[in-house]
Amino acid sequence: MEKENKRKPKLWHRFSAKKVTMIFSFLVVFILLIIFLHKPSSPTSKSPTQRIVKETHSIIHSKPSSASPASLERVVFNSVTPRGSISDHHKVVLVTGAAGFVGTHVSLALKRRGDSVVGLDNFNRYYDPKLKRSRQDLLLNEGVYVVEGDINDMALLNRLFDTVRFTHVMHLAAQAGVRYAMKNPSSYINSNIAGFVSLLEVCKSLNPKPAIVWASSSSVYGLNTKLPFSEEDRTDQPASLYAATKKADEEIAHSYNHIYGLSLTGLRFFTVYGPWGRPDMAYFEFTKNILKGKKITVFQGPGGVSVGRDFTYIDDVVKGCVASLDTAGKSIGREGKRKGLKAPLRVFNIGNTSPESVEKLVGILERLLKKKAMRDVQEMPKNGDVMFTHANISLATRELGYKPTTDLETGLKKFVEWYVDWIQKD
Ligand SMILES: O=C(O)[C@H]1O[C@H](OP(=O)(O)OP(=O)(O)OC[C@H]2O[C@@H](n3ccc(=O)[nH]c3=O)[C@H](O)[C@@H]2O)[C@H](O)[C@@H](O)[C@@H]1O
Repeated sequence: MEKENKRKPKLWHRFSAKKVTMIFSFLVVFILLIIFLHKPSSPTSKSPTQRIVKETHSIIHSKPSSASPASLERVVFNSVTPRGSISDHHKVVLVTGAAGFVGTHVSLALKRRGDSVVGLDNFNRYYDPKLKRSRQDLLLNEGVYVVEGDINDMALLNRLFDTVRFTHVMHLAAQAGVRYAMKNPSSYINSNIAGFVSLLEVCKSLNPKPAIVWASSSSVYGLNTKLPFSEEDRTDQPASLYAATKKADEEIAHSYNHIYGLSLTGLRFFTVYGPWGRPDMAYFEFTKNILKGKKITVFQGPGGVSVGRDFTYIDDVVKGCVASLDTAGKSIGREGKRKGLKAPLRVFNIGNTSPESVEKLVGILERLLKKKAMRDVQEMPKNGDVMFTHANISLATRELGYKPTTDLETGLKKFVEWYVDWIQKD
């Protein structure tokens, strides 16, 4: 008995020692595994995706905020946090005018391909803000948050850039519309000139500085009669204050590139149209009025000459915007300039290079809406309009791979489908 009693603890001891060793070994292996998996790998062993994830997380750095949990910083941080794996070309983009027509489409395209996007928009009342709010909802559903604020609010801009290290700015916030400039000239100076300068002032002080792509306009060609319009053509005869502000922006861009080494790309858009478009534009207003059986005013040149536009479909314009961001290069700053480097300074025509008359536009709408328009044909008032626009897009094709593919009939069909659906829901 005593013998047995003596043996038992020995056996137990042998058994438990074995068990303890096993558990200990298991723990050591487990801990080593965890350490291995969390160990920052050497730059050479890191996969491109791992590296980008890490870099993206380090450029998106939230600052401690004294505000409530639903603070600006928190929503902005959520908006830029990538959902899944991210590519080597991942961009962190601030889109100004994001609740606008082009801004919404560009924000969606960037987000859908995996970039981090934050919007900024002042939701002004130039046209029904309800449409802008609907676009904002659309963006939010896709994970893009639109901050409500003005580009002239430098404190807000600084706060945004303090929260997120944006690699690019897609600057689309502007006072649009050619004819409205006679009614409210100061809004053009405020948004298009002062607003642009405040954005550039903030960008020039950042380190690193983002590359900026911004919306110029075909209207800078003004009274130029050489067709099709090429980037080389003269742009010193603006026909409206709107055009003059866009032309001024091109000169301002030159000076910020020259002094501060900012990468700046201006896009001369040609009468952009499509779903979620601007209600102040002719194709939108015509559709609305034809459906309501109201008169539409169709402008003509002297002697009954047709007015024409190089109407450009939104999806083509978005491709031009995204390609411009992808090829924008880097802002090099004054330091880079001292080293003899050059930051890109570019201007591109983003048109369809297939102009159509306003009369043809009305004809297509009549067919699509299955309703005759009540035309009130009037001589084009001398309030900023030009007779004809036509883009030469060779430069954009060469440098950006830009190739528009949507003709007016196809594009208007898509617009009308969207419009009919949208007014029913409204
Ligand atoms: O491409 C551009 O640079 C510009 O395109 C448009 O300006 P616009 O071409 O004047 O576009 P709409 O206002 O839609 O006018 C299109 C055409 O319809 C004509 N129109 C306009 C309004 C109207 O009641 N009747 C009419 O015949 C205009 O004369 C013009 O030829 C945008 O409104 C500008 O913001 C943009 O910068």
